Amino acid sequence: MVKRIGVLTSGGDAPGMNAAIRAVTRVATNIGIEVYGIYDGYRGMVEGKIQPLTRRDVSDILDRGGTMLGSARLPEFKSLEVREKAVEQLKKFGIEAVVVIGGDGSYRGALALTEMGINCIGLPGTIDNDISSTDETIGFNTALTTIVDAVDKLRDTSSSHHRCSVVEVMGNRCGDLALFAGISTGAEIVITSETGFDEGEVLDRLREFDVVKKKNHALVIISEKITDVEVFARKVSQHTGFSGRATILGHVQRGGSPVPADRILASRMGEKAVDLLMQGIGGQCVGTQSGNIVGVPIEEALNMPAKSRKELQNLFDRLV
Ligand SMILES: Nc1ncnc2c1ncn2[C@@H]1O[C@H](COP(=O)(O)OP(=O)(O)OP(=O)(O)O)[C@@H](O)[C@H]1O
Ligand SMILES: O=P(O)(O)OC[C@H]1O[C@](O)(CO)[C@@H](O)[C@@H]1O
Ligand SMILES: [Mg+2]
Repeated sequence: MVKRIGVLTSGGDAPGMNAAIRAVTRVATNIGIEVYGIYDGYRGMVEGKIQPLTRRDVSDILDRGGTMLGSARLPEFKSLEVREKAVEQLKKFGIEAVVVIGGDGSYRGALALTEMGINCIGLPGTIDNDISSTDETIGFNTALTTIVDAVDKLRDTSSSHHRCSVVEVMGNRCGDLALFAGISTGAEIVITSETGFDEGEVLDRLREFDVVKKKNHALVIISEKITDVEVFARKVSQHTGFSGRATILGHVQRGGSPVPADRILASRMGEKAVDLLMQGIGGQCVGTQSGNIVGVPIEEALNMPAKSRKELQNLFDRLV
């Protein structure tokens, strides 16, 4: 049986990563497995930034945002030569298996390492909710809460000034943060890569909200990487009765204390990762499906089509 495992966080940090590190460390050490923390993601693995983690080391982190292990993006990890250096380091430290907490990119690294003989289990730590093999990713609910809090405040000032707030949210290419926030805040318009963006049509709809529906304000929530929201807000001012203002929420969406749902999700997933490794399983990622914790082959997870959001999009449209 495996005697020593590593744990790392990789890609963009996400609230709840610390809760996952704690769960992996506590569940493993409680059954006599040694746990080593690998600092700064795959970069730290290659550089040997590795230290033992005791149960005391993970005290008082459950409620903290960010990741105590640090995170990084190391594009060079795609190269076999670089990964070979990482495997050498793991062997030097006697680490036989690793829990990788990160997004889809981190999963690819975990799969590549498993193929090189180091069993890895992926945990979905990303605010983007862009991993199809799980209903929710660790950090998504906290980021959503942060967005809703900010948009509720923007609504107050927008109503007072007959303004249209154009709010850009993260999500990489996934529209979940925008759509879920749109439903939660009663936004007028949500724009994601799934809905597409027809600027003329959005301006027409805003005019209708102003002239026909006599709305005091309008909220437009738009996913990042779709358009320049500053430019678009100026067009709102020029072509509609609303005065347009852009707000890019940016990295505040990644910070903050994880909401209880993320702490629970991370704890359940951390436990499952240790259980899978103890069974000698690697190359899988942990997810929730209809509320149940499951292990799914990483390759399968990465090839699953994106979740359809048609039903939620229709709901949003019917609520406006
Ligand atoms: N094809 C790959 N092979 C090996 N390693 C990879 C591969 N793709 C990504 N990685 C590693 O995973 C790291 C994190 O990937 P990426 O930057 O895509 O973030 P992520 O894990 O998807 O998280 P997030 O999207 O939430 O920021 C990369 O910097 C790289 O070190
Ligand atoms: O922090 P960085 O490297 O600017 O990355 C930003 C990206 O990371 C995420 O926050 C998480 O994947 C995305 O939503 C965003 O596109
Ligand atoms: Mg990603």
